[in-house]
Amino acid sequence: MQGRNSNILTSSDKIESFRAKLELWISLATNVTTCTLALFSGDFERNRKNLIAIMGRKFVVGGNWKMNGDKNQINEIVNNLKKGPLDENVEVIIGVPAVYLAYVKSIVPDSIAVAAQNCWKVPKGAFTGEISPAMLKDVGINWVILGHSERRSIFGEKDELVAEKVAHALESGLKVIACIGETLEEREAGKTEEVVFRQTKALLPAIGDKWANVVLAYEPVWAIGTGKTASPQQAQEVHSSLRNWLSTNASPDVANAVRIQYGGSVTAANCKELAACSDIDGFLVGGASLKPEFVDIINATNKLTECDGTFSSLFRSAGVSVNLQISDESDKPPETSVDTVEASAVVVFPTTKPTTPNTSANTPKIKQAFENVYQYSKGGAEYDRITDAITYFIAVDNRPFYAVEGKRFRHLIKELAPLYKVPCRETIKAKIDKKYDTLSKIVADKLKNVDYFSLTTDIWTETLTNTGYLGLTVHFLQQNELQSVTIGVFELEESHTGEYIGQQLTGILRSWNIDSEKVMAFVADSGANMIKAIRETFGAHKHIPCFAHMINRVAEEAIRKTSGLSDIIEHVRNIVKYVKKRQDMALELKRK
Ligand SMILES: O=C[C@H](O)COP(=O)(O)O
Repeated sequence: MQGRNSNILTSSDKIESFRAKLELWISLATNVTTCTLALFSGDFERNRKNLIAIMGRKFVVGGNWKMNGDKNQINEIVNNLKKGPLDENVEVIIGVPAVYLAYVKSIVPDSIAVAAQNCWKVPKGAFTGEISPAMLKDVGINWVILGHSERRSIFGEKDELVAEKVAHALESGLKVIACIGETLEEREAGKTEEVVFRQTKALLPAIGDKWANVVLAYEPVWAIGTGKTASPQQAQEVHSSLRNWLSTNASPDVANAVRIQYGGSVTAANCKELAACSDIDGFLVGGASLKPEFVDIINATNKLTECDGTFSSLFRSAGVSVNLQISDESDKPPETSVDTVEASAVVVFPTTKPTTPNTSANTPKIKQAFENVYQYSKGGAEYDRITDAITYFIAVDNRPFYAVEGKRFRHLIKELAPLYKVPCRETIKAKIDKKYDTLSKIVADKLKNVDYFSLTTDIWTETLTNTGYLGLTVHFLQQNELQSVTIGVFELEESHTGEYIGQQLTGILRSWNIDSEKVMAFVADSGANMIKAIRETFGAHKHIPCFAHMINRVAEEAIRKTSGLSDIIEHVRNIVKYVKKRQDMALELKRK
């Protein structure tokens, strides 16, 4: 426990996150329609993406036409999209030059959303050349792309202006694709995360609780229009650390639910590999969105199908049993079920037999099947994603580490992800420690800029082992909002004297670089040791007696001073105990 917080979220964090989660799920549920049906259709990769969609992240592909196109070209692009066919599990949004918005809206099918590429930060007024969210809504446009790197670099839009635009667009009922991304210079200087986090941080107050209406687009500037795509690893790395950052700075639910697109030279040739990354939830496509290949990019998550010899049932990680079918036999559904395979073996297809024939059009290539295995092996994107989710479950739900070694837990995971091997408790423990280190650095960074704190502390004894613990929570204002962070839950190794408690409290504050001078008030119980600790270490006037504790004391004192009352209470207790033990009496009482 020393130096590790079992749960850094406070109860107000949890209430807020629950509320946000409800809103997100309600809105996301409306995005998820047919993918439930497709879940068991037999295509592993597609199932995975569909599962993510059901869990709340529907794949979303945007086309940003930029300042391109005339009516002829627009008609061609739209006809091509109409022809498709487009994967109906993917949300499609096309970003159109302002002057053509109404025209495009009038010719595209309703299943394709239309976005503006910019809008101003107020509803109307003397802003020559600008358009407002209200105007966009008026002509039936529900989306806008904001903060694109071309707006930032060519038109000098800074983080603050982008945030103001995002805030006003969301307030006006528009949905926003908010773009972020680093320049080549910034990447080479090792500042990718710093830049991406800074740009996203500026958006947090602007977005507030409207995350359900926001898609983030990570677009490394060096990859835009240059033909240099970020490799799937490079993109996944940024997406995943952005999600971690959001987990701490927005909320874990926002981090899990928000869709993060990748943008930068996406083409039909590279989209599938990018789409296979677990934290890439779609694309924002520039040049290629003007071409017929845009259809293939939209379908990136379900075109794993062309086949020259179909991979049928199973192979094992040690390469023991590989069963290949030639495509002319491929209309037979796979025979194998999880039951036929040993615990360590891997199964490529779900146990449910596909309801449609297993034709060459819906079975993955051999290469793809091997890629699936790599994805689920240590170091693979799927391995990392599932291990992170297990770590999150153990840490936040306060589950014991040995839970990951439980038979039924392993069975559950095997049913959900047959290719994944659950790590041992030591691995999960090490991951939680690592997570703690990362999170505590972020929290320490946040605390550095706070001028005044109030603190709450308490000591309690865990009765099973008779061990005493000291908890310390800091409270502070940030942008006029009250924030609370539990910065320590420490085991007390000596007798709880005022001096010892004082040393522990200053020690914890020191480890977080919090200057005692910044502590304005200290809420704690009125035990003599606690009062001594606070008064002597922080100053006599800083101790504020805990109100709940005071009420408790008042009640205790009143009972003590009222003659005969404690005897009556003791009698009542005994009667209750007696009745509880006698089942017939307890039942009789319940009946009355
Ligand atoms: O908004 C789209 C991006 O700027 C990507 O453009 P690109 O696909 O032409 O590189």
